[in-house]
Order: sequence, then structure tokens, then C-alpha cells
Amino acid sequence: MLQEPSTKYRSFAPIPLPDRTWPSKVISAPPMWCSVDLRDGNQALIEPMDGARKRRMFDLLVKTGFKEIEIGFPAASQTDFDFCRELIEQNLIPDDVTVQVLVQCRPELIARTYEALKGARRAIVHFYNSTSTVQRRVVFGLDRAGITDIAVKAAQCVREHADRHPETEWRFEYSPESFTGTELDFAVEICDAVNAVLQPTPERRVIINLPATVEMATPNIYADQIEWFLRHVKNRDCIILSLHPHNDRGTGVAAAELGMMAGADRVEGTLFGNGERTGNVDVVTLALNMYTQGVNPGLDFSNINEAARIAEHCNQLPIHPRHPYVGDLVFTAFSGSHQDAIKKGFAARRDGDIWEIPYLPIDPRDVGRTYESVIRVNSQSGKGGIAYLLERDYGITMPRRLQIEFSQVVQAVTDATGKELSSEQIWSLFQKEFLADDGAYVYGGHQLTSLRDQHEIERLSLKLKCHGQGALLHGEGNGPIDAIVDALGLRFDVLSYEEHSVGTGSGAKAMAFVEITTPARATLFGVGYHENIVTASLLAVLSAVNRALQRGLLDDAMPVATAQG
Ligand SMILES: CC(=O)SCCNC(=O)CCNC(=O)[C@H](O)C(C)(C)COP(=O)(O)OP(=O)(O)OC[C@H]1O[C@@H](n2cnc3c(N)ncnc32)[C@H](O)[C@@H]1OP(=O)(O)O
Ligand SMILES: CC(C)C(=O)C(=O)O
Ligand SMILES: [Mg+2]
Repeated sequence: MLQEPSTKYRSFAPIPLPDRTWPSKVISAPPMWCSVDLRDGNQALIEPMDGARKRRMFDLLVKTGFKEIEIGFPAASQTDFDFCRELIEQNLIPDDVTVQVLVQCRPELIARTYEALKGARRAIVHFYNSTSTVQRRVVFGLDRAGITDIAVKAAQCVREHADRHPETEWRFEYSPESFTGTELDFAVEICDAVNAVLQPTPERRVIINLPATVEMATPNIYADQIEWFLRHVKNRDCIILSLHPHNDRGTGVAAAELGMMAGADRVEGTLFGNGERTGNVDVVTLALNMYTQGVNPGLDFSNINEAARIAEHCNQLPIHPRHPYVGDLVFTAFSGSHQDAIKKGFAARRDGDIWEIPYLPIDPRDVGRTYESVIRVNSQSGKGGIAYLLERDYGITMPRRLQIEFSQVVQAVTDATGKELSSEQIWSLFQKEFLADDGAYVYGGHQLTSLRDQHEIERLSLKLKCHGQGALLHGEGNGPIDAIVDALGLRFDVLSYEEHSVGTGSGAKAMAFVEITTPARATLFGVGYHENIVTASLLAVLSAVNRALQRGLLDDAMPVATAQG
């Protein structure tokens, strides 16, 4: 790269429009949408679509709700020509959909284009020539008048053909291609000249499409260009002003949004932004951006995964996992603080609330995705995500301090492996950590009786395997937990106890959580899981004791002989 890039690249000059109005406008209604997947998208593919793939894309576009679809460049390729004929002859174009085709300003190509459209009920003929300073110089070797002449002659040609086929309802679109590299006064001049031939009316408006054929500047410049153009073009009421952004600087969507604020009526783009170089503007992102502002975009992406798989099949190109709204990872939070906030957001949400879940700009369900992948756990994750997965997939609601304790167990594994952990793997870690029966004390059965004369006192007889040897302990207390603490005779206290049922009906089990504290003031949890609530509590105490012993936090002072007593 150059130390001084200004010796090679020029910055874009600002547009003189100090009283611009677009910055304070709000997008409150969708534009007219036109898909150019089958033309601009297709012309950029490594392997252009065959008839079958074109048909699949067309059907998807219709299903999605596009009312204008550019189906190809029939004068350029036989596949496009045949596809056009197939749609018309087999009557495959719904009544409310208008097909559009592209053609250069060349009479023989225009003639062939009308041949392809013969018998269509309604069609848009889209003709273009490049108007930019650089293309005038290097491609055409013509001045402004010469370039205008190409466009005007094409407009005449397009009209004459249309007049010869009144059975079709013709509409026209003209693009001063490379508009963003064209002086604004010349863009207006050439469009006025074309319109003078086409003679649009407010009832039969012409589409004037102002493409950012190559995105050359920040999106505000595009918006200025659109507002400037609309202030100066003749007969605004006879024009549908269309945008056609490309994405060379990665701001195609922003350019389209600001262009709409600047007064555009229509947007041409492609699904997921396929198209020349970095692509055309992505209409899915545009539409869903509107949706998340509460504006119905008029395009339906309720099953965004299906649309993505069809687009990938037709284009033979993958969609990036981080592509807005659709990528495999875009509804996933790996990082701890995000997971914590999402979990709290879901917990606080009530039916009918405005969508306000941190880090999720859209409800994944609105586009046919599930909450399945919202939280995934790796070494960047925290307690919130782990707790969310255990609650969502296994119905386990851990006490907050247990969440903290268990997240350290999970973190140790993710740090060691560097890998993601599935919810199933987290559950098996949980079982290994808290529910395994391989500790020093293994539960073997119990009996609990209330003392006849003192109802609040319970007597526990507890069968154990203690370091591999059978033992029978006895203890008393005002409940099973108190009684087992007494029976064990170890130096710990119970700090907290919680229990909830997991599952419903006859398959429901109790999960008990006991937090103990040791003489050195270490605290740690134990968990018990059993059909019987009392057994679950006893298991939870033993789980905590075993974990404490394992960590050297408790003295295992109990002589086995006494235990057997
Ligand atoms: C920004 C865009 O996306 S524009 C759309 C671009 N899409 C395509 O080009 C895909 C389909 N196109 C094609 O397959 C071919 O270009 C065809 C079949 C239409 C024409 O092919 P060819 O006749 O071989 O010509 P080619 O494309 O090389 O055309 C270049 C010639 O057309 C002229 N030309 C290019 N665009 C236009 C135009 N819009 N109007 C009039 N003349 C044009 C060029 O000045 C050049 O003229 P020259 O031969 O006198 O130097
Ligand atoms: C043909 C035109 C509209 C085009 O695709 C472009 O300029 O990007
Ligand atoms: Mg284009």
C-alpha cells in the first residue's frame, strides 16, 4: 500500500446541498421492491443459473412478495431468452407481478428483447447506458451530447417497438449507468432528454433508476445526489425514482436507506446481496431493518432459512455465517455478559411486550429461527449462558451461587479444550460434578420417622457406603437435612437449601440444592436428584460433603466403626 494514497486515489467531492432535508426524514413505509437476482445477481455468478435454477429463484421471489422482478438480459443469452419465453408461454407470471428485462441502448439488442417479451401481459423494458465521466472518456470516447444521443435514440427505439405491440402493457425504465460517477447536472439532463421521448404521465410513470454502479463515496453523498436530482429533474410526478446500490464500500444498505430518506420510491437489489463484485444491495437486510423499526416491509421472510438455502442453491455461493438476520451465528451469543443479559431479558419479557431483548435486534422466531442457537457456550461464556441452557433444555433452575460455582467447572473444560460445549455436554458435566455416586459417601437407603412425643423431631437411619464399607448412621433433627448433618457428625453447616421439581406428571423428579460451609469458611454446593423429595435432599447433602472432602475442605473424621454403630 502507498504511504501517500492521495497520489493515486481521489476523495469524493461533497455535494453542494446545504439545505438538504433527508437527514431528518424517517423511513415509515417500504419502497417498491424490484429483485434483480435473475439479472444483476446472475451476471455475477461463477456459473450463471440454468433454466431450472432460474425457475426456482423466480418462484422464491414471487413467494417472498416481489411484484417487480428483473428476469434477465434476454438479448444477451439464450438461457435468459428461453427463460423469458417459458414464463410467458407457460403463463407462470402471477397477475400482480411484472417482469422486467435489461438491455443496452443498441437497436439490434432492443429488437431481440421485444421478441423475448412477445405476448407478455405486462413488462418493464429497462435500458441503460453509462454516463460517468470516466466511461464517456475511456469506453465510448464521446462527449455529453454523444452519450445523450445514445440514450435518446434507444428511448425512441424502445417506444417504437412498444407501439407495435399494444397488446402488452409496457412500462419503461432508464438507468444512467454509473450515476454516482456522473455530474449531477448531466444526469438530470440525460434523464430529462429520455423522458421527453418516453412522455411519461402521473398515471404511467417512467422508472428512473439511479445506480451506484460502483459505490464510490459515503452513503450521505448518495443521499445528497438523490435529493439534488429530485429537486432538479423535470416532471417529478411522472417519475418513479429507483435506487440500485452496489456494495463496494460495504455500505450498500446504508446508501439505500439514506437514499429512501432522500425521496426515492423504489429499490432494486438482491436476496442476501449477491451481485457484481461485493454485490448488490441486500434486500433482505433492508426489509428486516424496516421490520425491526416497526414498518411492514411488504416482503415475507418468515422462513428465512428456506430462502437462504434456495438462494445458495441457485447462486452456488454460500451465505456468510455472520450475514445480517440469516447467518448461522447471527442469533448466537457466546460471550458471558451477553448471555447473562439475554437470559435476564427473556425472564423479564411478558407476552405482548415490545421486543427488547439485549443483543437480539429481532425475535429469531419472526424469521422462522428458533431460540436453539441463541446461547452457545465456549471459553468466553459465563454463568448466565450455562444456566440458560440447563434451564431451557433440562428444566434445571440453579440457585445463583451454584451458577457461579458450576461455571468455573465448565470454564476449566472450555479453557483446556478451547472448544464449544453443547448443552448435552454441559448436562453431563453437571451430572459428573454433582450427581455421581463415586464419592467417599454413597447413599444406600434411609428411614425417617417422626418421634411420637415430639412431632417436630425426625429420626433418620441412613445406610451408606463409607469409603467402600457399609455403614448405618443415625441422627435426629427438625427435618431430614438437620438429621443427616447430625448423623454424619462432620464439621460443616448448611447455609441454604432449595428444591424444585424437574419435569411434569409421573416422570417428575425433585432436584435439591444444598449449600454448605466448612470450618475454614469455604462454601460449596451439593445437588440431589430423585423421585422422592427427602431422598433428593439427603443426596444433596452427601454430594456437598463428597465435593468438600475431595477438595480437602473437610476432615473426614468419622471412624467407620462408629459409623457402623
Ligand atoms: C452495470 C451493469 O450491470 S450493466 C449490465 C451488464 N451486463 C452484461 O453485460 C451481461 C450481458 N451482456 C452480454 O452478454 C454482452 O455484453 C452482450 C451479448 C449484450 C453484447 O455483447 P457484445 O456485442 O460482444 O459487446 P460487448 O458487451 O463487448 O459490448 C461492448 C460494446 O457495446 C457498447 N456498449 C456497452 N454498453 C452499452 C450500452 N449500455 N448501450 C450502448 N452501447 C453499449 C460498448 O461501447 C462497446 O462498443 P464497441 O464494440 O463499439 O467498443
Ligand atoms: C444496469 C444497471 C442498472 C446496473 O446494474 C448498475 O448500474 O449497477
Ligand atoms: Mg448493478
